[in-house]
Amino acid sequence: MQKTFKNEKILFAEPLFQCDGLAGFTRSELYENAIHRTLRINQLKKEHNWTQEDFDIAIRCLNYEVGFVIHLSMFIPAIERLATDDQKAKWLPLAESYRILGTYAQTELGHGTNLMALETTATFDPRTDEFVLRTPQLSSMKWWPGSLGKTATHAIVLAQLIIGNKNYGMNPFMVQLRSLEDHMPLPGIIVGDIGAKLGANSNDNGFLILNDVRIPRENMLARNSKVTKDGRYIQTSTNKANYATMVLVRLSIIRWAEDTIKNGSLIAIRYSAVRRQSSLQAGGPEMQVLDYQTQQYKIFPSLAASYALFFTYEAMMKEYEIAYAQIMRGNNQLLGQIHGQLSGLKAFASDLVTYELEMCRRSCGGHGYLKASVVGETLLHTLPLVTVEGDNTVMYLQCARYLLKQIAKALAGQDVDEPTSYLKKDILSYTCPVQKGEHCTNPNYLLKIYTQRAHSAIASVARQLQFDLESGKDQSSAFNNNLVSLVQAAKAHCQLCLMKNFVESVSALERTCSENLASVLRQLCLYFGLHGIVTASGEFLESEAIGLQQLEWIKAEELKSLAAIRPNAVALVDAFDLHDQTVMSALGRYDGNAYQHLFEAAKREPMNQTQVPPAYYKYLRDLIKGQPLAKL
Ligand SMILES: CCCCCCCCCCCCCCCCCCC/C=C/C(=O)SCCNC(=O)CCNC(=O)[C@H](O)C(C)(C)COP(=O)(O)OP(=O)(O)OC[C@H]1O[C@@H](n2cnc3c(N)ncnc32)[C@H](O)[C@@H]1OP(=O)(O)O
Ligand SMILES: Cc1cc2nc3c(=O)[nH]c(=O)nc-3n(C[C@H](O)[C@H](O)[C@H](O)COP(=O)(O)OP(=O)(O)OC[C@H]3O[C@@H](n4cnc5c(N)ncnc54)[C@H](O)[C@@H]3O)c2cc1C
Repeated sequence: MQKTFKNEKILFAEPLFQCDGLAGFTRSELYENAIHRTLRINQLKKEHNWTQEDFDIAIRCLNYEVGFVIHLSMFIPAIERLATDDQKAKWLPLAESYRILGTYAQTELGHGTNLMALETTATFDPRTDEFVLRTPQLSSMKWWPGSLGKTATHAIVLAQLIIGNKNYGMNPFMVQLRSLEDHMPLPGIIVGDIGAKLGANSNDNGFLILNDVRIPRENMLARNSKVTKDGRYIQTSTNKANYATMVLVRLSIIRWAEDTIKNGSLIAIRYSAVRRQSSLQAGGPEMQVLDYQTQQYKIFPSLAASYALFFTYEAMMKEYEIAYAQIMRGNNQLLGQIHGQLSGLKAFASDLVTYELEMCRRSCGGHGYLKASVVGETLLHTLPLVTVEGDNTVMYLQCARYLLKQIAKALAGQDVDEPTSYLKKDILSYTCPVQKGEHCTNPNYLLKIYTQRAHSAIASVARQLQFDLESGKDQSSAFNNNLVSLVQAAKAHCQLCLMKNFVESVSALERTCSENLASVLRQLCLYFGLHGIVTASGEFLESEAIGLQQLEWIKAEELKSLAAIRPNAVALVDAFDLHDQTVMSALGRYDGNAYQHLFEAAKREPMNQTQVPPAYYKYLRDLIKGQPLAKL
């Protein structure tokens, strides 16, 4: 599942990467530890001639608990995508050698989603051939960018370009924030950390106020548009190309989601295999909780999601690379498709894993509430994914907007993109594919059900929008009246994509892997499909892709699938090939000694380093001895 990291032994031989001790770290300690780790991984990369992929896998092995995440995942990719060749030649070597440390400063205190309303301005001054950057009011200050608080020496600042009295929209500008001599903020720059978060506290997300900061004209990243010395704005590509960095990170978030749900399902399944509690026969031996049907019902969805997201990431990475190669050659034909697909899938993947991670945590009982179980920490660390790189609702709506355009093309007899080719079918020509119970044991039949449900959801909201418009509603009212259905249609399309990628990937693997493995993967794929229908049965019934009889068969088959997966559940998470130090959980260790590791973790608890707590001498001693307490 995860390309086995041949360098694991090297990485985890160093105490710096042994994660047991992170509990109890202060924010400053977490921050320093994260920086130390990334720079040490960089040294290991040089010492052992690791590839960039090895470097990325090392960071994933550490669950992204490293420094410079935005520098690596946004600042550098943004230069690659938004800068001219000359600008790349200047800035990339500095960024790649960490001579400058960057962030991607787009979101403001007052706006994150609505990029058109960003308030930061970059006003061209032809007298000095400079841009003057300004955050005009409190709500304009940049707020959230990672590494902005204490680390970044430079930021790619997204600002409204003003020439004369005209606003040319959001454009990217390279702005130096701190001195490269003493790291002090430069004149006009007010910068700092925005404070503690629910998780990911090693990251110094920051704020930035720009008070008439002047930068040379050449600091506008000018691949897609530029300003001439005499103040003319020349657009060389669609201004949406300036959004390209976000598309890449949305793809990376799908992989981040895959990595975290693998951790969660591994912990839950391994712990459920060793935890014995109660029994179904009076006086009988206590059962492995993994044998309870309800426990399987709680945690096998995370197992199936791990594989579904793995296959979807692989498929989307190929789709992205094709689109990106064309875009970098100036051909934006696939820009809309890749944006629509990745907006929706980033949202669906992050929604899916945050839900299933909580189910994994709950399945561990009381111990799931301990930091040492790590499932809760993983959830806290994953929660931002439903917001970063675009709030999920907004991302679903972008996907829905793409789907509406595609179905309009289909209905007009025009070509549509491959991911939406199913929309070419006549919506009235669908017949329920599952005519007998045994059809529910074939993922290909289920795929037809998902296809019909997605097509029905998109066609239905398109019709409703058309009806509202023809009834006299203006565009924005018609849209706002149908946002819930638009999100539902986008989710239906995304769930179809996951199922399609799962079915096609298993089908491709069958041609090369053993029948035993093929059978296990087919079973998991089948379960993923069955469970998805059961959990959204209302929508599937509404689409007429299934009736009550089919739903009855599907529910029965889903429960049978649980029992079929049970014998291979532990092997399926072992197949993730995750090092104990990656999983970090006392409940999910490969040796299965959960209780011993829990106790070891408790003994490392800082409070246990002394037998008698300081509070005893301040408060408890007099209390226990019945002596009057001094005034508190
Ligand atoms: C990457 C690997 C590196 C490896 C290095 C080592 C490893 C390092 C660490 C591991 C990597 C981890 C990776 C994950 C890191 C995650 C960190 C995240 C930190 C967070 C960062 C951020 O949050 S950055 C800020 C993100 N902000 C947003 O996403 C804002 C959301 N809002 C918008 O995008 C837009 O406002 C909008 C899309 C909602 C609206 O756009 P607009 O206002 O322009 O109006 P329209 O809706 O009318 O759109 C017009 C038109 O444009 C098209 N369009 C919109 N967006 C895009 C796009 N992104 N791309 C292409 N086209 C786009 C839209 O479809 C419309 O087209 P029409 O043809 O007109 O219909
Ligand atoms: C951990 C973390 C790291 C981040 N790192 C960075 C970074 O490095 N660089 C950066 O620039 N930004 C960063 N961000 C900011 C992030 O990109 C924004 O928070 C995100 O884009 C959401 O925007 P918002 O916060 O303005 O939410 P809002 O858009 O204000 O969302 C509030 C509510 O309004 C709803 N809503 C908003 N618009 C619409 C609409 N059109 N239709 C329907 N509903 C709508 C949303 O669904 C949501 O429920 C980070 C955020 C977090 C949490």
